[in-house]
Amino acid sequence: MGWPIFGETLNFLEQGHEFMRRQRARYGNVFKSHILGCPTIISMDPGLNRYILLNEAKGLVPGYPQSMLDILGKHNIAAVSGCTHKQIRGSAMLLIGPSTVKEHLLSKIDKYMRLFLQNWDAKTIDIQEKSQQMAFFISFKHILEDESSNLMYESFKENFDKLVMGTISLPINFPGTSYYTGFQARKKIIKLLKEIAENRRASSTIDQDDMLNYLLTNKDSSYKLKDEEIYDQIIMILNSGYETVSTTSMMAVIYLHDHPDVLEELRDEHFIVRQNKSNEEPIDWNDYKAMRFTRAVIFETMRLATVVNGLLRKATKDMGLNGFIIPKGWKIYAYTREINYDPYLYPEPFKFNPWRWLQDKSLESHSYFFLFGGGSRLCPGKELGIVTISMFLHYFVTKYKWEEIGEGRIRYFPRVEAPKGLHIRVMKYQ
Ligand code: HEM
Repeated sequence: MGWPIFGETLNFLEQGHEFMRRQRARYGNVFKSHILGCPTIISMDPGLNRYILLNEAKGLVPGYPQSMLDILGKHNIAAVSGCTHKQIRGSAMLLIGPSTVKEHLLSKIDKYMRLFLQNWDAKTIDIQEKSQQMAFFISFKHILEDESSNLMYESFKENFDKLVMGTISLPINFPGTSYYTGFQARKKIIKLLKEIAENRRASSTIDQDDMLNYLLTNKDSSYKLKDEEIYDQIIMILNSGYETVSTTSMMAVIYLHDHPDVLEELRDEHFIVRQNKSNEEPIDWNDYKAMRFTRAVIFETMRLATVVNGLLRKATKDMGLNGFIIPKGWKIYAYTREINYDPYLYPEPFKFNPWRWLQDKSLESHSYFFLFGGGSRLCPGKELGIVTISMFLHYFVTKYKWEEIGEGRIRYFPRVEAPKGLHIRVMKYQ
């Protein structure tokens, strides 16, 4: 369990996956540690991880850090369980689920993705920064489509960046700490949302077709939310699709650059989709469904880069797992990363090979497919995320070619990022 208070946190953060592998070699697939301030059971056992994700009802609720829960709000989906979770998740499914993506969101993503990717020709950009801006811009347009004056947008973005930093900080509420700054940013975002909601109600401009209005009017919804639940739901939408979508987009650009054969096949797929369309014509649902290779590229990127390392749970009572008793209150880290490199599931696991997803259709549905979690917490934004990244790739590869400038090093733990950014030179694709 390491040192008093600090436990093994330093080894965990510094050595990352190596720390996990070393502990597994010593103690087996399931072992205990003390990380990030909590006694924690770490499971690298795929069967047990599946059991953990599928059995929230037995007392295995989400166990995300206190700073994250405080800053994302007490009505945030990760902070609630049981009936309240069903209510918040039901509302989320109506906002971001596959049928809403098909009926409403795809056309907006198309419109704003084109706008976002305009005028990149002959520029050197940091693709990490750009993909983060892209993920935020698209979510923002879903939530507040017509409110997006530059000032309003900048203010949201600035506060949202601080909020995100706060969610991954130690919960020390003192001016100057990331937690304090993140919490203040949350307050500012709520204040802005309140003002907009009040203005819309007062001027009865409640007919705008965006998520805030949908929530304010409870249109056709059996999941009616109170105002403070609405604000937390909006913060959830901004936050949940941010890092996952932006990191996958950035990593896809890197892998495509390093694998010209994959890029060529991807481009072919997108030019076929555009074949009978004018430049202005948007992508529709059938076009998206035809992007089978693109979907494979996205899954292969998520697998190889392991955008999500694992999922945190907490035992709400003493419980038996694999012959051990897990004391009430302990965290459980279902470390799902290793399954991505299992040679039985993915032959030559360290090779970037999107074709594997087309050759073996069952890869998307096997029992240990955890890229989007599992059980009652399976990602409700899965299709939205894939559509967003597909549209980004569509306009990026059909409009541009690019080359990397310098060596942007990627760090894979505790999150996938390029600490100094990742610079590319973008040119028009003729
Ligand atoms: C494409 C990239 C994405 C990946 C890899 C991803 C991955 C995941 C994973 C692994 C979980 C499970 C968390 C857990 O069990 O503790 C999850 C949950 C969730 N995701 Fe995603 N996600 C993605 C995109 C999105 C988007 C775009 C949204 C919405 C805007 C979203 C909204 C959510 C929500 C609300 C939950 C919590 C569900 C619940 O607790 O019931 N995700 N996601």
